[in-house]
Amino acid sequence: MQLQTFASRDALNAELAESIEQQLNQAIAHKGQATLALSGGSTPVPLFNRLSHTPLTWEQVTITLVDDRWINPSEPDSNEHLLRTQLLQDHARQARFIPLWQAGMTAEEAVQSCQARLQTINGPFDIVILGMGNDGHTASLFPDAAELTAALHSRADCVAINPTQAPYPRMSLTPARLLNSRQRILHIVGEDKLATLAKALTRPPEEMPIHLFLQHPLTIYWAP
Ligand SMILES: O=C(O)[C@H](O)[C@@H](O)[C@H](O)[C@H](O)COP(=O)(O)O
Repeated sequence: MQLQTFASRDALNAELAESIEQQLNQAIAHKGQATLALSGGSTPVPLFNRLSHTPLTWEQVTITLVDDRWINPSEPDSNEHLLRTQLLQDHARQARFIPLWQAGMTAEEAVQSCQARLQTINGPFDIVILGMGNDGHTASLFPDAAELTAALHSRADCVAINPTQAPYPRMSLTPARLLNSRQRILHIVGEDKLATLAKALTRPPEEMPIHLFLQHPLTIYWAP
């Protein structure tokens, strides 16, 4: 685990956007394509804006989400909506996007087709960017969800999750799929998240799911 701290969120986002650009370019040079799995929430919005303006052969980049709220992507709370409006614009509109959400089905009913879509991504993700809530959740692996224990041990790519303390049913990538990646980044801001991180080091994944990712190589980007 490597903690990189920045004096400001702007400095963090500039550095992280540059690092992502470099790694996507390296992956494209090496294998002709690159894959990126992104979180929703509020933290990554300025990063998405920066990336959208980054010149890159985006048509060779496949993007998906580490989780989504099970609501129509026309809704502002949808992570797909966030990605479409904040990232998949300008240069980055050329990227191939694989959504988790599917119309006309519950998250439980959509697990198989979501799994099939995710299986079209061959091999490990080049980059996974995780967020974290102050309850220790990451992606939609919520400590209070009845499905958490099964999700932590699942070999599938995605699972339906019903948090009791957070809104909306969710579709989340599993730890197995998220750990099948070349680089994992935890992007967090604010003193409270740093305190949550310190606490998570001492708690099992069933209590604070982010703990699982702290046991594997992870680069943490933090700014006040
Ligand atoms: O759908 C979501 O809510 C996310 O993917 C989730 O895992 C998020 O990363 C954290 O909740 C942090 O959210 P903030 O960045 O808003 O603090």
